[in-house]
Amino acid sequence: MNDFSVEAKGLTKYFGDFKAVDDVSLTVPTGSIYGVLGPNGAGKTTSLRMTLGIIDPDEGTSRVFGERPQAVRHRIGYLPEERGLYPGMKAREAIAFMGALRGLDWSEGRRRAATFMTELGLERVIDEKIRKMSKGMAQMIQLIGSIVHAPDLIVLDEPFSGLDPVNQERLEMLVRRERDRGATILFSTHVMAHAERLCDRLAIIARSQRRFEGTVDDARSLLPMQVRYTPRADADAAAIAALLPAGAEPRGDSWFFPIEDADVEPLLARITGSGLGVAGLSITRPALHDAFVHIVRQVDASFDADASTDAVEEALA
Ligand SMILES: Nc1ncnc2c1ncn2[C@@H]1O[C@H](COP(=O)(O)OP(=O)(O)OP(=O)(O)O)[C@@H](O)[C@H]1O
Repeated sequence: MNDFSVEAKGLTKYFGDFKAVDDVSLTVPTGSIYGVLGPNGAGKTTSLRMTLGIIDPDEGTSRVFGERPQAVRHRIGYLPEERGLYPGMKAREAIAFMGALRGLDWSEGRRRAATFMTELGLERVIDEKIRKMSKGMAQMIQLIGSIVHAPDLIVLDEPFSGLDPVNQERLEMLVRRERDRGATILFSTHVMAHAERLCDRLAIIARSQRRFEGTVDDARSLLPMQVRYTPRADADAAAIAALLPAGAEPRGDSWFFPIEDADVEPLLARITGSGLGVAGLSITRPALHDAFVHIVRQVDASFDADASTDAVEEALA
């Protein structure tokens, strides 16, 4: 068995003169949930489409299960960014139809559709026509349709967008369930909370390039932990400031500052020995959201710096 279901290397795509994707590689371990994160327009959809062989890269290659993606289409389930089902079809038929397009027997598709929908608590709309459904509900039906043939690789482009919190939770459950069945899941999102809960690994794409690859914890470790320390109410402010690192900010009755991992224990010892007391203390890793914003801002800043250098050079020319 191949350890990696997806091995896309050096994917590059131009639209006219614009390099929408620049040397992006995605290596997705078999049986994992893998997130492709990035701001709007970063190049996520284009990268996924090249990975699946839907559009050709200008440079780079993609292998799915060690083969050209077109050769293993029947083993892939794909929810594209553009949504759409036949409005006249009932939910159960729409799901069976999508399964049939991937070679699943129609009656088996109808049976699985009912099972999926019942398990997800959607049984009341099994025989409802798509045109009568809300957009979010139709999206859930399309999602089920894209995995009803039990694919080995599931690729979902922004699957959470447009879903209410209940359906978002259903989708998270579905993704975990499919992974537990043995499928590999690759999805794009800019909603960090889902990625944080679901992903075994993730890539962050910003301004056309991959800027990070690793686990959620790897990403969170890019930033120092954050301390919130509340001394005893009668503690002397000057003594507190002398105890804490420069840059510690007082807000209300607490002090806030970042701390490197190696400095945590010395800080605890200093606080204990200070006699300033502890009315509250928390030391927490920043969330994935913070790491994402940090990475994207750094990339944006380097672009802005380049742009201003260009402007100066142009002005001097
Ligand atoms: N067919 C196309 N022709 C021209 N430009 C395109 C085309 N498809 C995408 N682009 C541009 O390429 C860039 C990357 O688009 P892409 O859809 O891959 O980004 P994304 O990260 O998926 O964004 P979003 O989160 O907004 O869906 C964008 O600037 C987009 O406008």
